[in-house]
Amino acid sequence: MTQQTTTGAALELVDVTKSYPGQTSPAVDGLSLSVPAGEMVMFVGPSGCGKTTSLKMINRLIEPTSGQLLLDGDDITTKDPTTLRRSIGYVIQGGGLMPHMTVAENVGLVPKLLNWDRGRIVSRVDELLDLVGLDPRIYRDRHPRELSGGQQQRVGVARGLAADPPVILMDEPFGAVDPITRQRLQDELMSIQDELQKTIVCVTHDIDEAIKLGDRILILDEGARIAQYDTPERILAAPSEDFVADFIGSGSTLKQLSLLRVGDLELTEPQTCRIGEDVAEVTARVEAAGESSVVILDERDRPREWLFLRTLRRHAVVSEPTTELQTVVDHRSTLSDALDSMLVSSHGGAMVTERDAYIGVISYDAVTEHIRGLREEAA
Ligand SMILES: Nc1ncnc2c1ncn2[C@@H]1O[C@H](COP(=O)(O)OP(=O)(O)OP(=O)(O)O)[C@@H](O)[C@H]1O
Repeated sequence: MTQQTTTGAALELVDVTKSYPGQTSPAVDGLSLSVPAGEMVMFVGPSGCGKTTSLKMINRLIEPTSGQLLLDGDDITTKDPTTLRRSIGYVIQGGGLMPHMTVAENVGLVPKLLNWDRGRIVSRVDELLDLVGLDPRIYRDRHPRELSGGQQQRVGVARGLAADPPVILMDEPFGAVDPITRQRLQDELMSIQDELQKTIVCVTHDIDEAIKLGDRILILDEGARIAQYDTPERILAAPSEDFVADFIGSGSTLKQLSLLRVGDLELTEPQTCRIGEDVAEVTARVEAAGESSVVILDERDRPREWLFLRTLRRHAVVSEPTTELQTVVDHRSTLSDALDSMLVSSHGGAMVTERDAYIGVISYDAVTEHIRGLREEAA
Protein backbone atom coordinates (compact mmCIF):
# COMPACT_ATOMS: atom_id res chain seq x y z
CA MET A 1 0.00 0.00 0.00
CA THR A 2 1.26 3.45 -0.77
CA GLN A 3 0.80 5.97 1.93
CA GLN A 4 -0.95 9.16 0.88
CA THR A 5 0.58 11.76 3.15
CA THR A 6 1.57 14.99 1.51
CA THR A 7 4.99 16.01 2.73
CA GLY A 8 5.25 18.86 0.23
CA ALA A 9 4.56 22.52 0.87
CA ALA A 10 2.49 24.98 -1.15
CA LEU A 11 4.66 27.24 -3.27
CA GLU A 12 3.65 30.61 -4.57
CA LEU A 13 5.43 32.97 -6.94
CA VAL A 14 4.08 36.50 -6.84
CA ASP A 15 4.98 38.82 -9.71
CA VAL A 16 8.53 37.50 -9.88
CA THR A 17 10.85 39.27 -12.31
CA LYS A 18 14.44 38.72 -13.35
CA SER A 19 16.31 41.21 -15.48
CA TYR A 20 19.85 40.21 -16.35
CA PRO A 21 22.31 43.05 -16.76
CA GLY A 22 22.49 44.21 -20.35
CA GLN A 23 19.17 42.56 -21.39
CA THR A 24 16.66 44.79 -23.11
CA SER A 25 13.67 42.88 -21.71
CA PRO A 26 13.46 40.76 -18.54
CA ALA A 27 14.17 37.01 -18.83
CA VAL A 28 11.23 36.49 -16.47
CA ASP A 29 8.66 39.24 -16.52
CA GLY A 30 6.20 39.27 -13.63
CA LEU A 31 5.56 35.53 -13.22
CA SER A 32 2.80 34.66 -10.76
CA LEU A 33 2.02 31.03 -10.06
CA SER A 34 0.58 28.79 -7.34
CA VAL A 35 1.82 25.24 -6.95
CA PRO A 36 -0.39 23.26 -4.57
CA ALA A 37 1.36 21.19 -1.89
CA GLY A 38 2.25 17.69 -3.05
CA GLU A 39 1.90 18.34 -6.76
CA MET A 40 4.40 17.93 -9.54
CA VAL A 41 4.48 20.86 -11.95
CA MET A 42 6.36 20.67 -15.22
CA PHE A 43 7.79 23.83 -16.80
CA VAL A 44 7.96 23.64 -20.59
CA GLY A 45 8.46 26.17 -23.34
CA PRO A 46 10.79 27.13 -26.17
CA SER A 47 14.50 27.58 -25.57
CA GLY A 48 15.33 30.84 -23.81
CA CYS A 49 11.79 31.47 -22.54
CA GLY A 50 12.99 31.61 -18.93
CA LYS A 51 12.27 28.13 -17.53
CA THR A 52 15.62 27.63 -15.82
CA THR A 53 15.76 31.21 -14.57
CA SER A 54 12.29 30.78 -13.03
CA LEU A 55 13.28 27.48 -11.42
CA LYS A 56 16.53 28.77 -9.98
CA MET A 57 14.85 31.78 -8.46
CA ILE A 58 12.83 29.40 -6.27
CA ASN A 59 15.94 28.35 -4.33
CA ARG A 60 17.66 31.68 -5.03
CA LEU A 61 20.49 30.23 -7.06
CA ILE A 62 19.38 33.23 -9.10
CA GLU A 63 18.23 36.27 -7.14
CA PRO A 64 14.95 37.71 -8.37
CA THR A 65 15.09 41.38 -9.37
CA SER A 66 11.66 41.83 -7.79
CA GLY A 67 8.66 39.86 -6.60
CA GLN A 68 7.95 37.45 -3.79
CA LEU A 69 8.25 33.71 -3.21
CA LEU A 70 6.12 32.08 -0.56
CA LEU A 71 6.53 28.61 0.91
CA ASP A 72 3.42 27.58 2.83
CA GLY A 73 2.70 31.30 3.10
CA ASP A 74 6.18 32.22 4.43
CA ASP A 75 8.15 34.75 2.45
CA ILE A 76 11.37 33.01 1.45
CA THR A 77 12.73 35.95 -0.55
CA THR A 78 14.13 37.40 2.63
CA LYS A 79 15.59 34.16 4.03
CA ASP A 80 19.29 33.39 4.08
CA PRO A 81 19.86 31.76 0.66
CA THR A 82 22.21 29.08 2.01
CA THR A 83 19.70 27.95 4.64
CA LEU A 84 16.98 28.05 2.01
CA ARG A 85 18.92 25.87 -0.41
CA ARG A 86 19.34 23.22 2.26
CA SER A 87 15.58 23.05 2.68
CA ILE A 88 14.84 22.73 -1.02
CA GLY A 89 15.98 19.62 -2.88
CA TYR A 90 17.72 20.16 -6.19
CA VAL A 91 18.22 17.56 -8.89
CA ILE A 92 20.04 18.33 -12.10
CA GLN A 93 20.84 16.57 -15.34
CA GLY A 94 23.37 13.78 -14.93
CA GLY A 95 22.99 13.89 -11.15
CA GLY A 96 25.64 16.56 -10.65
CA LEU A 97 27.54 14.30 -8.27
CA MET A 98 30.86 15.18 -6.65
CA PRO A 99 33.32 12.88 -8.45
CA HIS A 100 35.72 12.48 -5.53
CA MET A 101 32.98 11.51 -3.08
CA THR A 102 31.39 8.09 -2.69
CA VAL A 103 27.72 7.55 -3.42
CA ALA A 104 26.98 7.61 0.33
CA GLU A 105 28.89 10.85 0.82
CA ASN A 106 27.08 12.43 -2.11
CA VAL A 107 23.64 11.43 -0.82
CA GLY A 108 24.53 12.45 2.74
CA LEU A 109 25.84 15.85 1.72
CA VAL A 110 22.95 18.02 2.86
CA PRO A 111 22.17 16.02 6.05
CA LYS A 112 25.86 16.47 6.96
CA LEU A 113 25.65 20.23 6.38
CA LEU A 114 22.57 20.17 8.59
CA ASN A 115 24.66 18.47 11.31
CA TRP A 116 22.68 15.24 11.49
CA ASP A 117 24.47 12.65 13.59
CA ARG A 118 26.44 9.99 11.77
CA GLY A 119 24.13 7.07 12.52
CA ARG A 120 21.12 8.95 11.25
CA ILE A 121 22.93 9.89 8.04
CA VAL A 122 24.04 6.30 7.42
CA SER A 123 20.56 4.88 7.81
CA ARG A 124 19.00 7.69 5.76
CA VAL A 125 21.48 7.10 2.91
CA ASP A 126 20.67 3.37 2.82
CA GLU A 127 16.95 4.03 2.96
CA LEU A 128 17.20 6.44 0.02
CA LEU A 129 19.39 4.19 -2.09
CA ASP A 130 16.78 1.48 -1.61
CA LEU A 131 14.05 3.91 -2.57
CA VAL A 132 15.75 4.77 -5.87
CA GLY A 133 16.41 1.11 -6.64
CA LEU A 134 20.13 0.85 -5.81
CA ASP A 135 21.21 -1.86 -3.38
CA PRO A 136 23.12 0.09 -0.68
CA ARG A 137 25.47 -2.83 -0.01
CA ILE A 138 26.65 -2.73 -3.60
CA TYR A 139 26.59 0.98 -4.33
CA ARG A 140 27.17 3.01 -1.19
CA ASP A 141 30.96 2.96 -1.37
CA ARG A 142 31.29 3.35 -5.11
CA HIS A 143 32.38 6.53 -6.81
CA PRO A 144 30.25 8.21 -9.49
CA ARG A 145 32.61 7.10 -12.28
CA GLU A 146 31.82 3.48 -11.34
CA LEU A 147 28.12 4.00 -12.09
CA SER A 148 26.10 4.06 -15.30
CA GLY A 149 24.43 7.31 -16.34
CA GLY A 150 21.07 6.08 -15.08
CA GLN A 151 22.55 5.03 -11.73
CA GLN A 152 24.23 8.42 -11.33
CA GLN A 153 20.90 10.05 -12.01
CA ARG A 154 19.24 7.85 -9.36
CA VAL A 155 21.89 8.93 -6.85
CA GLY A 156 21.14 12.54 -7.84
CA VAL A 157 17.45 11.98 -7.05
CA ALA A 158 18.34 10.33 -3.72
CA ARG A 159 20.53 13.31 -2.87
CA GLY A 160 17.70 15.72 -3.68
CA LEU A 161 15.43 13.83 -1.29
CA ALA A 162 18.02 13.30 1.45
CA ALA A 163 16.99 15.90 4.00
CA ASP A 164 13.30 15.25 3.32
CA PRO A 165 12.70 18.72 1.87
CA PRO A 166 9.11 19.83 1.21
CA VAL A 167 10.03 21.17 -2.23
CA ILE A 168 12.24 19.62 -4.87
CA LEU A 169 13.44 21.39 -7.98
CA MET A 170 14.50 19.37 -10.98
CA ASP A 171 16.24 20.75 -14.04
CA GLU A 172 16.03 18.39 -17.01
CA PRO A 173 16.63 15.50 -14.59
CA PHE A 174 16.50 12.73 -17.19
CA GLY A 175 17.92 14.62 -20.14
CA ALA A 176 21.25 12.79 -20.16
CA VAL A 177 20.13 9.16 -20.29
CA ASP A 178 18.98 6.86 -23.09
CA PRO A 179 15.23 6.56 -23.79
CA ILE A 180 14.72 3.21 -22.04
CA THR A 181 16.56 4.29 -18.89
CA ARG A 182 14.69 7.57 -19.01
CA GLN A 183 11.36 5.77 -19.09
CA ARG A 184 12.38 3.61 -16.15
CA LEU A 185 13.57 6.62 -14.13
CA GLN A 186 10.34 8.46 -14.87
CA ASP A 187 8.34 5.45 -13.65
CA GLU A 188 10.43 5.27 -10.51
CA LEU A 189 10.00 8.96 -9.86
CA MET A 190 6.25 8.57 -10.22
CA SER A 191 6.10 5.77 -7.70
CA ILE A 192 8.35 7.66 -5.27
CA GLN A 193 6.09 10.68 -5.68
CA ASP A 194 2.98 8.53 -5.08
CA GLU A 195 4.48 7.66 -1.75
CA LEU A 196 6.09 10.94 -0.68
CA GLN A 197 3.87 13.56 -2.32
CA LYS A 198 6.51 16.26 -2.43
CA THR A 199 5.98 19.55 -4.18
CA ILE A 200 8.09 19.14 -7.28
CA VAL A 201 8.89 21.73 -9.92
CA CYS A 202 10.57 20.21 -12.93
CA VAL A 203 11.94 21.84 -16.06
CA THR A 204 11.87 19.70 -19.18
CA HIS A 205 12.13 20.28 -22.90
CA ASP A 206 10.14 17.10 -23.52
CA ILE A 207 6.40 17.66 -23.75
CA ASP A 208 5.75 13.92 -23.51
CA GLU A 209 7.67 13.78 -20.24
CA ALA A 210 5.63 16.75 -19.01
CA ILE A 211 2.36 15.01 -19.91
CA LYS A 212 3.47 11.79 -18.27
CA LEU A 213 4.83 13.17 -15.02
CA GLY A 214 2.98 16.41 -14.41
CA ASP A 215 -0.07 16.94 -12.24
CA ARG A 216 0.04 20.29 -14.00
CA ILE A 217 2.00 21.71 -16.86
CA LEU A 218 3.13 25.32 -17.13
CA ILE A 219 3.64 26.29 -20.75
CA LEU A 220 5.78 29.40 -20.99
CA ASP A 221 6.48 31.77 -23.84
CA GLU A 222 9.19 34.43 -24.13
CA GLY A 223 9.85 36.30 -20.87
CA ALA A 224 8.17 33.47 -18.95
CA ARG A 225 4.75 34.66 -20.03
CA ILE A 226 2.23 31.99 -19.01
CA ALA A 227 0.61 30.63 -22.14
CA GLN A 228 -1.30 27.95 -20.20
CA TYR A 229 -1.13 26.43 -16.74
CA ASP A 230 -3.36 23.44 -16.38
CA THR A 231 -3.61 19.68 -16.05
CA PRO A 232 -2.20 17.64 -18.95
CA GLU A 233 -5.70 16.39 -19.73
CA ARG A 234 -7.09 19.88 -20.16
CA ILE A 235 -4.07 21.16 -22.06
CA LEU A 236 -4.41 18.30 -24.55
CA ALA A 237 -8.17 18.64 -24.84
CA ALA A 238 -8.32 22.43 -24.96
CA PRO A 239 -5.10 24.30 -25.74
CA SER A 240 -5.70 27.91 -24.71
CA GLU A 241 -4.07 29.46 -27.78
CA ASP A 242 -2.35 28.58 -31.06
CA PHE A 243 1.05 28.86 -29.39
CA VAL A 244 0.10 26.03 -27.02
CA ALA A 245 -1.41 23.88 -29.78
CA ASP A 246 1.78 24.32 -31.83
CA PHE A 247 3.91 23.54 -28.83
CA ILE A 248 2.07 20.31 -28.04
CA GLY A 249 2.37 19.41 -31.67
CA SER A 250 0.27 16.96 -33.61
CA GLY A 251 -0.95 13.61 -32.43
CA SER A 252 -2.67 14.68 -29.25
CA THR A 253 -4.65 11.41 -29.23
CA LEU A 254 -1.39 9.53 -29.10
CA LYS A 255 -0.11 11.88 -26.43
CA GLN A 256 -3.10 10.95 -24.30
CA LEU A 257 -1.56 7.51 -24.08
CA SER A 258 0.99 9.10 -21.76
CA LEU A 259 -1.84 9.82 -19.36
CA LEU A 260 -3.16 6.29 -19.17
CA ARG A 261 -1.59 3.45 -17.24
CA VAL A 262 -1.32 -0.14 -18.34
CA GLY A 263 -3.41 -1.09 -15.31
CA ASP A 264 -6.27 1.07 -16.64
CA LEU A 265 -6.87 -1.43 -19.43
CA GLU A 266 -8.13 -4.96 -19.11
CA LEU A 267 -5.28 -7.44 -19.06
CA THR A 268 -5.46 -10.91 -20.55
CA GLU A 269 -4.15 -13.96 -18.79
CA PRO A 270 -2.50 -16.52 -21.02
CA GLN A 271 -1.43 -19.83 -19.48
CA THR A 272 1.64 -19.79 -17.26
CA CYS A 273 4.20 -22.40 -16.29
CA ARG A 274 7.24 -22.75 -14.03
CA ILE A 275 10.87 -23.43 -14.74
CA GLY A 276 11.46 -27.17 -14.29
CA GLU A 277 7.94 -28.24 -15.32
CA ASP A 278 7.46 -31.05 -17.81
CA VAL A 279 7.04 -29.55 -21.29
CA ALA A 280 4.56 -32.22 -22.46
CA GLU A 281 2.27 -31.45 -19.54
CA VAL A 282 2.54 -27.72 -20.09
CA THR A 283 1.86 -28.11 -23.81
CA ALA A 284 -1.24 -30.19 -23.14
CA ARG A 285 -2.55 -27.60 -20.71
CA VAL A 286 -1.91 -24.67 -23.06
CA GLU A 287 -3.44 -26.42 -26.05
CA ALA A 288 -6.48 -27.42 -24.02
CA ALA A 289 -6.98 -23.71 -23.32
CA GLY A 290 -6.83 -23.08 -27.07
CA GLU A 291 -3.64 -21.05 -26.83
CA SER A 292 -0.28 -21.21 -28.57
CA SER A 293 2.04 -19.49 -26.13
CA VAL A 294 2.88 -19.60 -22.44
CA VAL A 295 4.42 -17.25 -19.88
CA ILE A 296 7.26 -18.72 -17.82
CA LEU A 297 7.39 -17.63 -14.19
CA ASP A 298 10.21 -18.07 -11.71
CA GLU A 299 9.92 -19.11 -8.07
CA ARG A 300 9.11 -15.53 -7.05
CA ASP A 301 6.32 -15.19 -9.62
CA ARG A 302 8.40 -12.92 -11.82
CA PRO A 303 7.80 -13.35 -15.57
CA ARG A 304 10.93 -14.66 -17.25
CA GLU A 305 9.92 -15.36 -20.82
CA TRP A 306 6.90 -15.50 -23.08
CA LEU A 307 7.30 -18.42 -25.45
CA PHE A 308 5.46 -19.96 -28.34
CA LEU A 309 4.83 -23.67 -27.78
CA ARG A 310 6.89 -24.50 -30.87
CA THR A 311 9.92 -23.00 -29.11
CA LEU A 312 9.09 -24.53 -25.74
CA ARG A 313 8.95 -28.01 -27.33
CA ARG A 314 12.67 -27.91 -28.09
CA HIS A 315 13.28 -29.11 -24.54
CA ALA A 316 11.77 -31.80 -22.33
CA VAL A 317 11.49 -29.59 -19.28
CA VAL A 318 10.92 -25.86 -19.06
CA SER A 319 14.41 -24.44 -18.82
CA GLU A 320 15.92 -21.25 -17.49
CA PRO A 321 15.45 -18.62 -20.21
CA THR A 322 18.64 -17.39 -21.81
CA THR A 323 17.44 -14.31 -23.62
CA GLU A 324 17.34 -10.95 -21.98
CA LEU A 325 13.83 -9.96 -21.08
CA GLN A 326 12.50 -7.12 -23.18
CA THR A 327 8.77 -7.09 -22.98
CA VAL A 328 7.84 -6.55 -19.36
CA VAL A 329 6.04 -3.41 -18.23
CA ASP A 330 4.93 -2.35 -14.80
CA HIS A 331 1.16 -1.96 -14.37
CA ARG A 332 1.80 1.72 -13.67
CA SER A 333 3.68 2.31 -16.92
CA THR A 334 1.97 4.60 -19.36
CA LEU A 335 0.32 3.09 -22.42
CA SER A 336 2.72 5.09 -24.52
CA ASP A 337 5.75 3.45 -22.88
CA ALA A 338 4.04 0.06 -23.05
CA LEU A 339 3.58 0.49 -26.80
CA ASP A 340 7.31 1.07 -27.11
CA SER A 341 8.00 -2.22 -25.34
CA MET A 342 5.46 -4.08 -27.43
CA LEU A 343 7.18 -3.04 -30.63
CA VAL A 344 10.02 -5.42 -29.80
CA SER A 345 7.70 -8.29 -28.86
CA SER A 346 6.77 -11.06 -31.25
CA HIS A 347 3.56 -11.67 -29.31
CA GLY A 348 1.93 -8.33 -30.02
CA GLY A 349 1.87 -7.56 -26.35
CA ALA A 350 3.85 -7.18 -23.16
CA MET A 351 3.91 -9.02 -19.85
CA VAL A 352 2.68 -6.89 -16.98
CA THR A 353 3.98 -6.89 -13.42
CA GLU A 354 2.96 -5.38 -10.13
CA ARG A 355 5.87 -5.09 -7.70
CA ASP A 356 7.81 -7.36 -10.05
CA ALA A 357 5.20 -10.15 -9.86
CA TYR A 358 3.38 -11.20 -13.02
CA ILE A 359 -0.27 -10.16 -13.27
CA GLY A 360 -1.14 -10.71 -16.95
CA VAL A 361 -0.37 -9.42 -20.40
CA ILE A 362 -1.44 -6.31 -22.26
CA SER A 363 -2.06 -6.71 -25.95
CA TYR A 364 -1.32 -4.32 -28.76
CA ASP A 365 -4.93 -4.82 -29.89
CA ALA A 366 -6.25 -3.63 -26.53
CA VAL A 367 -4.22 -0.45 -26.87
CA THR A 368 -5.25 0.25 -30.46
CA GLU A 369 -8.86 -0.44 -29.51
CA HIS A 370 -8.47 2.14 -26.78
CA ILE A 371 -6.97 4.67 -29.21
CA ARG A 372 -9.97 4.14 -31.49
CA GLY A 373 -12.24 4.91 -28.53
CA LEU A 374 -10.33 8.10 -27.75
CA ARG A 375 -10.54 9.21 -31.38
CA GLU A 376 -14.30 8.61 -31.46
CA GLU A 377 -14.68 10.56 -28.24
CA ALA A 378 -12.66 13.46 -29.64
CA ALA A 379 -14.71 13.45 -32.83
N1 LIG B 1 23.42 34.76 -16.59
C1 LIG B 1 22.75 35.32 -17.60
N2 LIG B 1 23.07 36.54 -18.07
C2 LIG B 1 22.37 37.12 -19.06
N3 LIG B 1 21.34 36.55 -19.68
C3 LIG B 1 20.97 35.33 -19.27
C4 LIG B 1 21.66 34.64 -18.21
N4 LIG B 1 21.06 33.44 -18.01
C5 LIG B 1 20.06 33.38 -18.91
N5 LIG B 1 20.00 34.50 -19.67
C6 LIG B 1 19.02 34.80 -20.73
O1 LIG B 1 17.72 34.78 -20.15
C7 LIG B 1 16.78 34.16 -21.01
C8 LIG B 1 16.13 32.98 -20.29
O2 LIG B 1 17.11 31.99 -20.07
P1 LIG B 1 16.76 30.58 -19.37
O3 LIG B 1 18.03 29.85 -19.24
O4 LIG B 1 15.98 30.84 -18.16
O5 LIG B 1 15.83 29.94 -20.48
P2 LIG B 1 15.31 28.43 -20.63
O6 LIG B 1 13.87 28.55 -20.97
O7 LIG B 1 15.66 27.64 -19.45
O8 LIG B 1 16.13 27.98 -21.90
P3 LIG B 1 16.65 26.51 -22.36
O9 LIG B 1 15.42 25.70 -22.63
O10 LIG B 1 17.39 26.81 -23.63
O11 LIG B 1 17.51 26.00 -21.27
C9 LIG B 1 17.55 33.79 -22.28
O12 LIG B 1 17.36 34.80 -23.22
C10 LIG B 1 18.98 33.74 -21.81
O13 LIG B 1 19.86 34.07 -22.87
